Amino acid sequence: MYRLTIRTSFAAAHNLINYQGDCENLHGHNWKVDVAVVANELDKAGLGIDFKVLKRDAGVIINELDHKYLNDNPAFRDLSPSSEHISRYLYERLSKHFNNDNIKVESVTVWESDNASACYYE
Ligand SMILES: Nc1nc2c(c(=O)[nH]1)N=C([C@H](O)[C@H](O)COP(=O)(O)OP(=O)(O)OP(=O)(O)O)CN2
Ligand SMILES: [Zn+2]
Repeated sequence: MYRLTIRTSFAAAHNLINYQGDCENLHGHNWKVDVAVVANELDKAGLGIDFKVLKRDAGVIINELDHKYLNDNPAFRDLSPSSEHISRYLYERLSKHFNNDNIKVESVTVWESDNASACYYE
Protein backbone atom coordinates (compact mmCIF):
# COMPACT_ATOMS: atom_id res chain seq x y z
CA MET A 1 0.00 0.00 0.00
CA TYR A 2 1.07 3.55 -0.70
CA ARG A 3 0.02 6.61 1.27
CA LEU A 4 -0.09 9.91 -0.57
CA THR A 5 -0.74 13.21 1.15
CA ILE A 6 -1.49 16.66 -0.15
CA ARG A 7 -1.94 19.88 1.76
CA THR A 8 -4.26 22.69 0.90
CA SER A 9 -5.91 25.50 2.83
CA PHE A 10 -8.95 27.68 3.19
CA ALA A 11 -9.85 30.76 5.19
CA ALA A 12 -13.21 30.99 6.87
CA ALA A 13 -15.17 32.37 9.79
CA HIS A 14 -17.07 30.39 12.39
CA ASN A 15 -18.29 30.37 15.92
CA LEU A 16 -18.52 27.26 18.03
CA ILE A 17 -21.94 26.44 19.36
CA ASN A 18 -22.68 24.92 22.78
CA TYR A 19 -19.26 26.21 23.83
CA GLN A 20 -18.57 28.53 26.70
CA GLY A 21 -15.65 30.82 26.04
CA ASP A 22 -14.13 33.13 23.44
CA CYS A 23 -14.71 30.75 20.58
CA GLU A 24 -18.49 31.08 20.80
CA ASN A 25 -17.94 34.54 19.30
CA LEU A 26 -17.48 35.10 15.59
CA HIS A 27 -13.83 34.66 14.56
CA GLY A 28 -11.80 33.15 11.75
CA HIS A 29 -8.93 30.85 10.92
CA ASN A 30 -6.62 30.07 8.04
CA TRP A 31 -7.18 26.33 8.13
CA LYS A 32 -4.68 23.96 6.55
CA VAL A 33 -6.05 20.64 5.36
CA ASP A 34 -4.00 17.46 4.88
CA VAL A 35 -5.71 14.83 2.76
CA ALA A 36 -4.19 11.34 2.89
CA VAL A 37 -5.21 8.64 0.44
CA VAL A 38 -3.98 5.07 0.17
CA ALA A 39 -3.43 3.35 -3.15
CA ASN A 40 -3.19 -0.40 -3.71
CA GLU A 41 -1.45 -0.24 -7.04
CA LEU A 42 0.59 2.14 -9.14
CA ASP A 43 -0.02 3.04 -12.77
CA LYS A 44 2.58 2.73 -15.52
CA ALA A 45 4.08 6.07 -14.49
CA GLY A 46 4.51 4.81 -10.93
CA LEU A 47 1.68 6.94 -9.50
CA GLY A 48 -1.08 5.89 -7.11
CA ILE A 49 -3.00 8.97 -8.17
CA ASP A 50 -1.49 12.03 -9.79
CA PHE A 51 -0.85 14.70 -7.12
CA LYS A 52 -2.11 17.21 -9.69
CA VAL A 53 -5.49 15.45 -9.81
CA LEU A 54 -5.59 15.00 -6.05
CA LYS A 55 -4.81 18.68 -5.43
CA ARG A 56 -7.15 19.93 -8.14
CA ASP A 57 -10.20 17.86 -7.16
CA ALA A 58 -9.69 18.16 -3.39
CA GLY A 59 -9.18 21.88 -3.93
CA VAL A 60 -12.55 22.26 -5.66
CA ILE A 61 -14.35 20.60 -2.73
CA ILE A 62 -12.37 22.36 -0.01
CA ASN A 63 -12.66 25.74 -1.74
CA GLU A 64 -16.41 25.60 -1.23
CA LEU A 65 -15.58 26.56 2.37
CA ASP A 66 -13.19 29.35 1.46
CA HIS A 67 -14.18 32.85 2.62
CA LYS A 68 -17.45 31.53 4.00
CA TYR A 69 -19.20 31.70 7.35
CA LEU A 70 -19.17 27.99 8.17
CA ASN A 71 -22.19 28.11 10.47
CA ASP A 72 -24.27 28.97 7.37
CA ASN A 73 -23.25 25.77 5.62
CA PRO A 74 -26.10 23.21 5.72
CA ALA A 75 -23.60 20.58 6.91
CA PHE A 76 -23.14 22.57 10.14
CA ARG A 77 -26.68 23.78 10.60
CA ASP A 78 -27.14 21.60 13.69
CA LEU A 79 -23.49 20.85 14.29
CA SER A 80 -20.81 23.06 15.79
CA PRO A 81 -18.24 23.78 13.05
CA SER A 82 -15.30 22.57 15.14
CA SER A 83 -12.15 21.28 13.48
CA GLU A 84 -13.34 17.77 14.31
CA HIS A 85 -16.63 18.23 12.48
CA ILE A 86 -14.94 19.99 9.57
CA SER A 87 -12.48 17.11 9.18
CA ARG A 88 -15.31 14.56 9.14
CA TYR A 89 -17.35 16.60 6.70
CA LEU A 90 -14.38 16.86 4.30
CA TYR A 91 -13.54 13.16 4.75
CA GLU A 92 -17.05 12.22 3.67
CA ARG A 93 -17.12 14.63 0.71
CA LEU A 94 -13.66 13.59 -0.48
CA SER A 95 -14.35 9.86 -0.01
CA LYS A 96 -17.43 10.13 -2.22
CA HIS A 97 -15.34 11.75 -4.90
CA PHE A 98 -12.12 9.76 -4.81
CA ASN A 99 -12.80 6.28 -3.48
CA ASN A 100 -12.61 3.51 -6.04
CA ASP A 101 -11.10 0.03 -6.35
CA ASN A 102 -7.59 1.43 -6.07
CA ILE A 103 -7.86 4.62 -4.04
CA LYS A 104 -9.33 5.24 -0.58
CA VAL A 105 -9.30 8.46 1.38
CA GLU A 106 -7.56 7.43 4.60
CA SER A 107 -7.79 10.57 6.71
CA VAL A 108 -8.42 14.28 6.64
CA THR A 109 -6.50 16.44 9.09
CA VAL A 110 -7.63 19.99 9.67
CA TRP A 111 -5.13 22.40 11.20
CA GLU A 112 -6.77 25.32 12.95
CA SER A 113 -3.39 26.82 13.79
CA ASP A 114 0.23 25.72 13.56
CA ASN A 115 -0.14 23.71 16.75
CA ALA A 116 -3.73 22.43 16.85
CA SER A 117 -5.35 19.94 14.50
CA ALA A 118 -8.16 17.40 14.31
CA CYS A 119 -8.02 14.30 12.15
CA TYR A 120 -10.93 12.12 10.99
CA TYR A 121 -10.36 8.55 9.80
CA GLU A 122 -12.26 5.27 9.91
N1 LIG B 1 -10.97 20.21 20.13
C1 LIG B 1 -11.19 21.46 19.69
N2 LIG B 1 -10.99 22.48 20.51
C2 LIG B 1 -11.21 23.73 20.08
C3 LIG B 1 -11.63 23.96 18.77
C4 LIG B 1 -11.84 22.85 17.92
O1 LIG B 1 -12.23 22.99 16.75
N3 LIG B 1 -11.61 21.64 18.42
N4 LIG B 1 -11.80 25.22 18.36
C5 LIG B 1 -11.62 26.25 19.13
C6 LIG B 1 -11.84 27.62 18.55
O2 LIG B 1 -12.10 27.53 17.18
C7 LIG B 1 -10.75 28.67 18.80
O3 LIG B 1 -10.72 29.60 17.72
C8 LIG B 1 -9.40 28.16 18.95
O4 LIG B 1 -9.03 28.50 20.21
P1 LIG B 1 -7.56 28.39 20.73
O5 LIG B 1 -7.03 27.03 20.58
O6 LIG B 1 -7.57 29.00 22.05
O7 LIG B 1 -6.84 29.29 19.64
P2 LIG B 1 -5.88 30.45 19.83
O8 LIG B 1 -5.45 30.84 18.46
O9 LIG B 1 -6.50 31.49 20.67
O10 LIG B 1 -4.69 29.69 20.51
P3 LIG B 1 -3.69 30.14 21.61
O11 LIG B 1 -2.61 29.10 21.49
O12 LIG B 1 -4.43 30.04 22.90
O13 LIG B 1 -3.25 31.51 21.24
C9 LIG B 1 -11.26 26.10 20.53
N5 LIG B 1 -11.02 24.76 20.92
ZN1 LIG C 1 -12.23 28.87 15.87
